[in-house]
Amino acid sequence: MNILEKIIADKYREVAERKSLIPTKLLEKSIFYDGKVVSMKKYVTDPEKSGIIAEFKRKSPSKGLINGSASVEQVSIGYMQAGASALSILTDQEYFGGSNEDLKIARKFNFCPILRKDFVVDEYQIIEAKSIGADCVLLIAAALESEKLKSLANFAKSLGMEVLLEVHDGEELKKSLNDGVDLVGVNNRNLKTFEVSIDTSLELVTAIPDSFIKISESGISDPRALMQLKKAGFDGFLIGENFMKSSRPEQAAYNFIKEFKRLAASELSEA
Ligand SMILES: O=C(O)c1ccccc1NCC(=O)[C@H](O)[C@H](O)COP(=O)(O)O
Repeated sequence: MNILEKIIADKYREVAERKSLIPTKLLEKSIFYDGKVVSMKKYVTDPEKSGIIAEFKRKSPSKGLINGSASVEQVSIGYMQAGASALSILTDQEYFGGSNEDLKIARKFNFCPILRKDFVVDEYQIIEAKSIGADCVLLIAAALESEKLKSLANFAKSLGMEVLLEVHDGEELKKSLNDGVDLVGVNNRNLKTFEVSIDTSLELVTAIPDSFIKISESGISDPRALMQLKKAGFDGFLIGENFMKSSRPEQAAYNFIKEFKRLAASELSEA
């Protein structure tokens, strides 16, 4: 069993348990449930913004502990002040050290799109995502049959939420694209082997139809790589570890975005 298969098997168990503890009727009573959804599509493509979706991630299966002391309130506010377009908050506890509480805190302190970063296998998790204040959910092609992925995407749409489809290769892209998807993320990390290369994004970008917002995910640690991805056609960039490994993730995001803006301005003046 590879790590993704293990996470998914555990997730089915976790969701069954949560369902028995907290019925959807209760989730629907949350103060966040009827809140207005903030569009990830709109914020990521706003030319005034960086396109960066900054992630709050305490640990990961590939890296172990990344940051055990960061405050979600301080980091999420700092990310947005640094010029991020949106937030990604990991809510998986077991493998990433996140929680629904983390997302609720980020929601309380920020008006921006928030991606619930988790392993969605059931409609229940989409209702739950809405009840904690998320605007967008992730659907991973490698973890879901295409019919199921389509039905989950349509369910998210029916709640007014946006959907980020994550793929790692052309085959996953072909089998999983559907009308319920808003944004397509190419994960530079192979979730089965943990190998990371931005070439994955560069090779796949032209296969994504232009009607979808294009996001490059994982392993982005250099503003020059971001420039390269932007030139290749990506609108958004999901960055976690490179910020979170710092003792001041928000400061790391600030420095990164400042350098990215400097590079972009100098390219413009040379053109
Ligand atoms: O990050 C992992 O080790 C991982 C392992 C198994 C499934 C998913 C995993 N990561 C989730 C992500 O996709 C990343 O958190 C996200 O794209 C940001 O990546 P990075 O900038 O490299 O932290």
